[in-house]
Order: sequence, then structure tokens, then C-alpha cells
Amino acid sequence: MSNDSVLLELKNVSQLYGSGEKRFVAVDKVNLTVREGEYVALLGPSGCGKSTLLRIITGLQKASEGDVFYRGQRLMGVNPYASIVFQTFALFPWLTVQENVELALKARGVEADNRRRLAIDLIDRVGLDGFENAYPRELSGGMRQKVGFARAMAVEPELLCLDEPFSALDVLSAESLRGELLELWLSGNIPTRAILMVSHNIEEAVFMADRLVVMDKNPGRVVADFEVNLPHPRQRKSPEFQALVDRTYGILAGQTMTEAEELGSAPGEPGTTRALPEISISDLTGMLEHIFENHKDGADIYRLAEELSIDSDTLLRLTEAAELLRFATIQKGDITLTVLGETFAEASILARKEIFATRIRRLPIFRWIINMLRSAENQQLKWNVIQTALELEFPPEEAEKQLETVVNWGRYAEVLGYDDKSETIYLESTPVAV
Ligand SMILES: Nc1ncnc2c1ncn2[C@@H]1O[C@H](COP(=O)(O)OP(=O)(O)OP(=O)(O)O)[C@@H](O)[C@H]1O
Repeated sequence: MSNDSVLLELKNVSQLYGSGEKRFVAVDKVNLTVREGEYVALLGPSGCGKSTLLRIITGLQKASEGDVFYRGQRLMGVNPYASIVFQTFALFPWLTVQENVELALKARGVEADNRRRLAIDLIDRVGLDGFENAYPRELSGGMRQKVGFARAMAVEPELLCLDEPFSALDVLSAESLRGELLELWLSGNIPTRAILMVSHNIEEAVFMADRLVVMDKNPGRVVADFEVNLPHPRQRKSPEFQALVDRTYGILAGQTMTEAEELGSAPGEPGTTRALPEISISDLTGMLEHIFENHKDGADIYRLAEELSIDSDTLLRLTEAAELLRFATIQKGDITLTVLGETFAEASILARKEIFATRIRRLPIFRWIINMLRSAENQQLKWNVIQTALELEFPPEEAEKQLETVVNWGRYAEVLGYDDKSETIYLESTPVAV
């Protein structure tokens, strides 16, 4: 393909947040090219920097490092060729559907008569004919998101950026809107030359996109970039479709790493501290029991999402936790329980807590917190003291979430305790001094 068809090019784009010791790399040297005619889906776990990249591409944010080119020109400020549809509809409630769409045209300096004509045409094209004078509150979520699409398309963007546009909708509305967007895109009746869609949903990405770019986090980086060579309309149940979904799950869930890599280092020590996946222990035990009872020889991870009725993001966090605790191994999109995992799945509640306690004591972040508490007076510390210490390793919001996860896991295993009133974390077996 010639270079003429390149619309967007990111070269070594990095984003750092915070400052001083709290500085952290959210996006690390990302290279990405989007060409005319491509529908690219950007997938990855929460916090890998997908939204950050979209903001950089649309020019709402300047990258800390690296270059962004659009049609060969370095991007300065807002990207006039791109527009974005957000997860939540972001419509002005006091304006009608038509006025909401016209506003985007007004911002581009289109004069009133033309504005009206173009807005009516766009509203018609997204299937909202007859709702021009309705207010957002009178519309369903799916219809509101259609207005979001009409508004984004009003500026005739060459590059349409979608930030999880279907994830706030109910299942049926999401499915019908996906179909409508695909129809618009494939018909070539819109001036959009390329679509870049952030998604959490692997099936959705394989259903819609021509190319999948998979990211990982800590730091956010691209780990896979491959084409979806399936003709439209795609059949979700076809073996080719499922094989691609499976492969993508395999990449996102990663492969079991060596134990040292897997566990990372303790906060404050050289190396990366591995963030614990945010999961609920009952979801984890539920998944382990399900695999134990139904998939002795290993389970296809993508099938588990369906069987357990959970979304892929939650499932990937659960498989990550199972792997981190050595309850399971993951390979090529399959998860298999280890002997320890099987023992855990079969054990009584008390025995489970003991197994869990032995496992978490091996995790550097627990070793660190236990050592800190041991050397503290009365073996207890205020929540915010520990959080501040964790902020040396994680950004503040993340540090708080990590500490919540550590305390949840620690309480389940009866290794840690938390006193709500005094906001104190303590080593279990040591009652809080009053
Ligand atoms: N303005 C900011 N200041 C500090 N940290 C930020 C800021 N914006 C994002 N981050 C952090 O940067 C990392 C990447 O965030 P981003 O929202 O881009 O990820 P994401 O992949 O879109 O996540 P999600 O799927 O949960 O929306 C996260 O750790 C987040 O906490």
C-alpha cells in the first residue's frame, strides 16, 4: 500500500502522568499507523492507556513524548480531521436532537440553512427520522447514542474515534447500533475514511473491525497487531470467528510467566510492582469451582465468559488472579487448574482461607505490607499511611484501588484486618488497641 493512504501515524508516543517520584509511564513508546479504509479496534485491560491514546490522536491532549502525524503533517492542537464518540452520550439536555447535531456544525462555521439541512440528513441516516424535535430525556440509551454518532459525523470526520461507544447500552440496543454503524461504514455513504474504536469486548472487536491492536498495561504498550480477514456479515458462531476470538483472549490473558516475572517486586524495591487484579473473591472461587466441575482438562477462556455470564474484562482479571496465585496456568487462550487450584476448588471454606493465605504471603506486595505492619507500633498503621507509601509505586487513584484489593484479599485470608472507625489496617491475630 502506498504512503498516500496513511491517515494517522503515531511514532514512539509516550504519556507520563504525575511528577517527581510519583511520575509514571501510562503509555510507553506506542507506534501505530491507521490507513484509509481501515476499521481498527484497540483492545486491552483497564488502565492500559486506550483512552489516553484516543485523546492524543484527537488532539485533546498532547503526548509527553513522541510524534503524531496526520496525513504526513505533525499534529498541533485539536485534530480537525477526527471526531470522537464517547461511552456516555454527552448530549446537551436542554437542546433537541436537531439542535444537538447542529451545534457541531455551528462550531465549524456552517451557516444556518445548511446546518438545518445537514442535521436533518444526518439524523435520518442514523435512523432517527421523526425525532428531530425530541429532547435527549425522551430517548432511549440507544437512540441517544445515535445522536452522538450523528453529531460526531456532522463534522465529516475522516477519522472517527469511538471510545467504547456501545458499552453503556443494553445488549439489544448495542447489537442493533453495531449493525447500523457497520452498514453505514460498509456502504461508503459517509465521509469517514477510517474508524478507530476502543473496546473492552473482544467479540465486538472481532465482529466489527478489520484490524485488532492489543495493548497491555504497566506500562501501556502495544503487544499485538493483526488483521481480521473475515467477510461481512460475520457469523459469531463460525469456527473462524471463534478461533480469532480465542486467539485474542490468548494474547490478552497472556501466557504463564516465570514465577519471578509473574510476582514482580515489592513497592520501593527495584523492578516493577505487579498490580493485583481487582476481583471479588467470590467471583474467583466461583470460576475455579466451575472449571473444576466442568473442564478438568482445561477451558477455553472465551467460552468461560459466556458460561459464567460475565464480561471479558472481569473474566480476564479473574484468570490473571488465578494465575498469580498459581491456582491455574494459561496457555494459548486456555486455562487449566493446577493441583493447588483443584485442591482449593474442593476444599472447605476454612481450608480455602488457609491455602489463600499461604499463596498471598508469597506476593511481594503482601510481604511488604506485612513487614511494614510488623515493624509498626501495635502492628497497625493508618490506611492513608500505607496508601501514601504505595503512591511511590502507583498513581494515587491506582494506589487506593490496590490497597482496597490488598485489604480485601488479606481479610478473606484472615491475614489482615481493617478497623473502619479508626481507618486502621492491622495484622490479624493482633487486635486493634483502643
Ligand atoms: N489525567 C491523568 N492523571 C493521572 N493519571 C492518569 C490520567 N489519565 C489517566 N491516568 C492513568 O493512566 C493510565 C491509563 O489510563 P487510561 O484511562 O488511558 O486507560 P484505559 O485503557 O482507557 O482504561 P479504561 O479501559 O479503564 O478506561 C491509568 O493508570 C490511569 O489511572
